[in-house]
Amino acid sequence: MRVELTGVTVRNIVSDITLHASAEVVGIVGPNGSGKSTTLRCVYRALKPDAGTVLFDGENVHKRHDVARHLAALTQESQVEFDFTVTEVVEMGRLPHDRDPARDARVVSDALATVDVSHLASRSFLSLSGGERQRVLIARAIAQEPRVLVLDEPTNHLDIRHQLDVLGLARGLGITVLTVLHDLNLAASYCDRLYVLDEGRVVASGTPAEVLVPELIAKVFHVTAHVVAHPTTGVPQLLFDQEVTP
Ligand SMILES: Nc1ncnc2c1ncn2[C@@H]1O[C@H](COP(=O)(O)OP(=O)(O)OP(=O)(O)O)[C@@H](O)[C@H]1O
Repeated sequence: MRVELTGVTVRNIVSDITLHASAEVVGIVGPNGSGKSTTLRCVYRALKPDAGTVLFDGENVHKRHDVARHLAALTQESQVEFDFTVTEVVEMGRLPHDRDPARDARVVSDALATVDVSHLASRSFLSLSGGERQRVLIARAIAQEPRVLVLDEPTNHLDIRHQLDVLGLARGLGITVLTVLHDLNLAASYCDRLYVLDEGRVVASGTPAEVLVPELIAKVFHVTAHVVAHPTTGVPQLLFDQEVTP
């Protein structure tokens, strides 16, 4: 499914955001407060832009009735407030679909296994660690079998192995993934294309190799970076000097 934002503006928080993603992993990176989450909120309809449009396959996201079935979001607001079991939380991912108990059970069980939380299936969600909760919420998103997956810092709380697992998994789904990432090296490794936000505007976009260059990193993040090729994959990776540039 193609996601297209054109001229999206929300108060004085983000201005004229134009970006698109289609069956690829697209990363949104930028400093704290640059408008990344606000941009994603317009995609998963938690916010309606003051100006501009968000289209799913060419249709306004606020006018489509099937968005809940097609879009899964793991967001800063993704919370489970009541004491559900892990299985119950993941089963919620099936709610937008017509009920099919046998298939639903299989999809839920597969989703639990995929993010390595099958052993927690009967545990109370609220008793889990931060990383375990994050993986269960990712399982819920996968169980929804979405065509668009929106992720706001999906690697939050995850140890390195699970960070790599989750991003590899998102990539392997072959659907449109729009993800905010703070770790620029993970963004370079797992995203097909990146948009860089600064002060509410898109200041660069392109492949990681095109975007993650020392000049841009210095301008946007105020740090000095050196680009090296990953020894086995050749993907650009950044090494940072300890001093912060003015
Ligand atoms: N409802 C709101 N009312 C007022 N200001 C807001 C609101 N929502 C966000 N902001 C402000 O807009 C700016 C952008 O916020 P946003 O959460 O989109 O940034 P972000 O790039 O995701 O940041 P971070 O990397 O810190 O998560 C911030 O300065 C934030 O304080």
